[in-house]
Amino acid sequence: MPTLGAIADDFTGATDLATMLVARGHRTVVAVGPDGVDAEGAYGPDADTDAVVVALKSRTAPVADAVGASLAALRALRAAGCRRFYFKYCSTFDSTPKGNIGPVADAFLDELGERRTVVVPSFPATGRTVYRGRLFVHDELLEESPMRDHPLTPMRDSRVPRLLEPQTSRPVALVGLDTVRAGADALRAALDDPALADALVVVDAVSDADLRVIAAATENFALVTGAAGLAVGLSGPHAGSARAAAASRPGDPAVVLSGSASAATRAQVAHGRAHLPHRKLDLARLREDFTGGVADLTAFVRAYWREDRERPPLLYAVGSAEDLEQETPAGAEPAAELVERALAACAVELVAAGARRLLVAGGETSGAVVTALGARSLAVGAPIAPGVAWARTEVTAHGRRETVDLALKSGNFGTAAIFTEAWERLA
Ligand SMILES: Nc1ncnc2c1ncn2[C@@H]1O[C@H](COP(=O)(O)OP(=O)(O)O)[C@@H](O)[C@H]1O
Ligand SMILES: O=C(O)[C@@H](O)C(=O)COP(=O)(O)O
Repeated sequence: MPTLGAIADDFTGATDLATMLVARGHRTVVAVGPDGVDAEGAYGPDADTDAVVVALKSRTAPVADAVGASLAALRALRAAGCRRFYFKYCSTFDSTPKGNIGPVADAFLDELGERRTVVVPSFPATGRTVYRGRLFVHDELLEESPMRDHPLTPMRDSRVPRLLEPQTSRPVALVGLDTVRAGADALRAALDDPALADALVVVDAVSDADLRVIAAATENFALVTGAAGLAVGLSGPHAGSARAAAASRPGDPAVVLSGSASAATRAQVAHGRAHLPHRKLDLARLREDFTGGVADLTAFVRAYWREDRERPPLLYAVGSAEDLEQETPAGAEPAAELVERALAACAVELVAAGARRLLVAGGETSGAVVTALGARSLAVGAPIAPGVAWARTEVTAHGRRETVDLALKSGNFGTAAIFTEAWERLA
């Protein structure tokens, strides 16, 4: 029976946290939405699941929708037996001044009858650290990083308490690195200060050792919040044996679907273009004849599979920053929706045609693909990179159930060679 329940505000964020939990010895399932929790009635006392992470698409949803979906997920996790909870948001604290991180944290505390929790976006393995409340992305302050120009959640301030204050009715406090470095007892005492009794407490952390101290000091908290980094301090009962087995075999048809526009993914697409058969999505063609445009793309992939199973074809939306459509032509479907719909349709057609290994790049894109494939849950397996892992997944394509291996890659994660190297981890 699972005891740890997590709620993630996007799909790649859910597999990011699940990857970390598996590495720490939790057999982990990602549930697609609240309805995916225990969808098969499989979490009985003998079930081989230690942790469940619910994947939501709530990061940029209206506040009331995000709170509603998050509470539904929390209730489903409680009903499935979970007793401790982890609210996972982005390591770059992606949110607008209206939310949704503060409102969801507040709602969870109220629902659980708890008074305070910690706020820990730090994830040193991917270069995210928090010092004196300022969030860094590698060597840059958040506000000077590429996140400054994110289309949906432009991050123009690096001070986590100041980002959080407009999102919550609770006091926001900061506990600095000196206290964390003084150890778990000192941090526990600081968190027990009556002045912080009802607060959302941002805690500095610049290393995994700091995160382990925070995890130890909060082991009795019913709720913690943060990016995936904090899970480095949460040990599960199955160290070394928590990974789900792969569903596919080497040589099974494979494909990369990239809808992400982020800088890291553009470097991965450039590497993929040098080493893999590739096709860029033609937005004009898709707008003119969506079905025909998708058929062109899938025919390209299938023709390639007939010749060569070594190198998975790459279908991608953005090769360079100039590819991003700035203005939607009058009366046309916006590019973002069109790309998500097209890659999701390609995924369905390609699974029906035999694809058993799919690597998807981009959070929104991953949400669209997983939803179109009708997946209810993902059993997390071999890691690929910090925050990215393979997951065995039952999907439906044209009415037929198939089991595939799926990797959902956050736009910002992974090395330049991830599209060519990820497959070795599945073997
Ligand atoms: N050429 C394009 N013009 C405009 N938007 C695009 C284009 N290509 C992709 N997109 C959209 O950009 C968004 C990228 O977001 P996402 O998939 O979450 O990736 P990331 O993880 O990098 O943020 C998606 O909604 C995708 O459909
Ligand atoms: O915490 C993180 O950085 C990631 O897990 C994450 O949430 C990334 O979001 P996308 O870049 O939108 O995939």
